[in-house]
Amino acid sequence: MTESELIERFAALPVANVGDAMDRLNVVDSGIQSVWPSAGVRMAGRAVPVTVAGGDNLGIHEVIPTLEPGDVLVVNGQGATHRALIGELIAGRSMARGCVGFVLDASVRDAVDLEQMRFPVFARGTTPAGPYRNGPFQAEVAAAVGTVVVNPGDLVLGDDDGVAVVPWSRAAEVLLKAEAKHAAEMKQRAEIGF
Ligand SMILES: O=C([O-])CC(=O)C(=O)O
Ligand SMILES: [Mg+2]
Repeated sequence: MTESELIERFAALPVANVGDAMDRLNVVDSGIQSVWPSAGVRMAGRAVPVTVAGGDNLGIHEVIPTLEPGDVLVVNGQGATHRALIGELIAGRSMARGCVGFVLDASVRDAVDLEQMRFPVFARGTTPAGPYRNGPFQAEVAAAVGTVVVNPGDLVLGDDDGVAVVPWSRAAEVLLKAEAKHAAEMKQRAEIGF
């Protein structure tokens, strides 16, 4: 199985079933949700973690030029929601590099633009208050979001329920378990009659 086949198969599954396949662990805190108010978000890609000071996005600006197609930017913003770390401009720059979404333990802004761009962003909140850009930050090492440790290259999945993280070394095993769980649930649905 190629990496893109594996990611495509994960993207076809509810994130709930992927969480189930990891003993219901490695699911990000429910306070981090899609910032689009309407349904239909789906994100699957490889993590680029960065840890920043609360309310400060210098690290994000430094990491964006290194993003590659299929990457998901994962930001430990210390859970601080008083300032937005990204908005439509940073999202647009990242999209242009092939980045497929953001997960932030922090706030964001320009939510309607993000929805119109159909760019998946999962965050703890929204605020019009912009960020500072002083640092410090830490990149190229693991970062924690919503109590889950995310290593560079881990698989990050998001849908309307929220976000789960699959350690890359376990991806093939978790995929098979999650597909089996999904198939079992589809069978149960048919038995129930919907
Ligand atoms: O001003 C910023 O740094 C964040 C922002 O709104 C954007 O990226 O659009
Ligand atoms: Mg903006």
